[in-house]
Amino acid sequence: MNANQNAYPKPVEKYDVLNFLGPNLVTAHGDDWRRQQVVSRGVFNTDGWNFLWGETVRIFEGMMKAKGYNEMKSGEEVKIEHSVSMTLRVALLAIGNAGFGMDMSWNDDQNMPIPAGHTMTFQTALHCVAQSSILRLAIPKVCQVTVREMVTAFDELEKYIQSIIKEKRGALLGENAPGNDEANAELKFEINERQDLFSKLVKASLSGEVPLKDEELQGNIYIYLLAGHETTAHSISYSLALLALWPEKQEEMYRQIMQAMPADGVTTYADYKKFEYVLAVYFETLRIFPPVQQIPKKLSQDTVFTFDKSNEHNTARAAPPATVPEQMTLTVEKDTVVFISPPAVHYNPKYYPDPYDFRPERFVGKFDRTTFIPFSTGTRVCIGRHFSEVESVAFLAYFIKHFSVHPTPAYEGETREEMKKRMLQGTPLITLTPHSIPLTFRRR
Ligand code: HEM
Repeated sequence: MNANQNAYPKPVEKYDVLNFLGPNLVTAHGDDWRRQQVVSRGVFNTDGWNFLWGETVRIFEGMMKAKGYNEMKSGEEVKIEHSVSMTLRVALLAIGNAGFGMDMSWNDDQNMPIPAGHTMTFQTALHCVAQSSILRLAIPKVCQVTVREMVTAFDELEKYIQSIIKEKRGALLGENAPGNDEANAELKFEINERQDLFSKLVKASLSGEVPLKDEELQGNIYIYLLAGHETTAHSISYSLALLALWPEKQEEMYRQIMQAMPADGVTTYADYKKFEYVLAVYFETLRIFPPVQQIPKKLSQDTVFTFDKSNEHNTARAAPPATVPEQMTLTVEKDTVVFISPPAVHYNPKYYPDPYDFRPERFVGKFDRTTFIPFSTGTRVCIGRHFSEVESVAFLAYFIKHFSVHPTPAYEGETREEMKKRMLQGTPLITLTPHSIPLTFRRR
């Protein structure tokens, strides 16, 4: 599949439901997709990574000033019931600030003033929409907001997005602040300098060559929230769970973080590559828990699949039948929808020996990228891949620098094997969702 992308197009009709705030990169195909892709590629760039890194560190620092964390002395502990409650907040703030260009911090709460013309703050709307998008996609009982709140949140977010587009575009075109050229120039400068995805999307769409329609701007900024928020939050949570269950890997990670971290603890995206082991931990997490478990593709022609006998000894399965032929073939008709299965590749011992073991070292130095596919592969590969990597590496590096992470036993005497079984459970909803990861953080 890596070699021949045209033979396996994306069945975009399966994603129609994601169009409700406007057409976007996930749902588009053909020339529409190419146009949106050109704009999007310009948006995900190094200036943005710098900004995202800084924002993620700022979010972590905000958390450290928050109740529960602010006065912790070395050796003191804080327990959380489910690490996702923390990591979802991190991911929401990261996409809110580095994605939407807001200025939200850990301590912002529901008491913030609601702007005129709205019935919810931007943060509440973003939070409800992020939480309830799955419900909106017709999978029941997974959000904690009422249906009325959810509908309001979607309307509100749409209103906010529309007014932000108007404001950013107005500033770029010099339409704001009529009669006040100085203020106008300042606003224009500020928007031009902003490195959040939304500002860059508006700017790129105004550049003329490949304009985006308003509804596409709206659809794309929403899709960043939906595609990038939960996937990353769940993955950071699984990373913390794995580090808690494999303390020797956590110690190695801590050692390497301290080596990479400048003495004053101040880092920028320029330091990203120094945190190679942190990225390796994140990649190994994505190998074990790929958030998207099945990636649909369509066959553009009748296709013969060949299965190699060397796949027979998957340790997850019962012993293979004694008479497996050297090669088996299967002919599948044109237009059939088939699925790329990241878990099937990631758990194949041919590519990853002892696939159930957590070994970040697999991703230190050179590794085979064709068998590492949490972000898919080919032309429709995830455009937000590096966004997720930068956010996760920055957060995990700072978190593990300040805390050691431990499993919270469910009962006295619970063994490591029992904890593994309990903590690493997940359900593949739209993305793989951890059941419950209770953790204890000890201040270093
Ligand atoms: C752990 C984090 C993430 C994982 C595992 C992930 C995984 C994926 C996968 C499997 C696809 C489908 C590709 C295909 O159809 O072949 C995809 C597409 C996409 N992702 Fe991600 N993603 C992540 C984070 C993000 C982030 C942070 C953003 C945006 C800020 C994002 C935006 C997108 C978009 C726009 C597409 C559609 C690309 C296209 O069809 O051209 N993703 N992602």
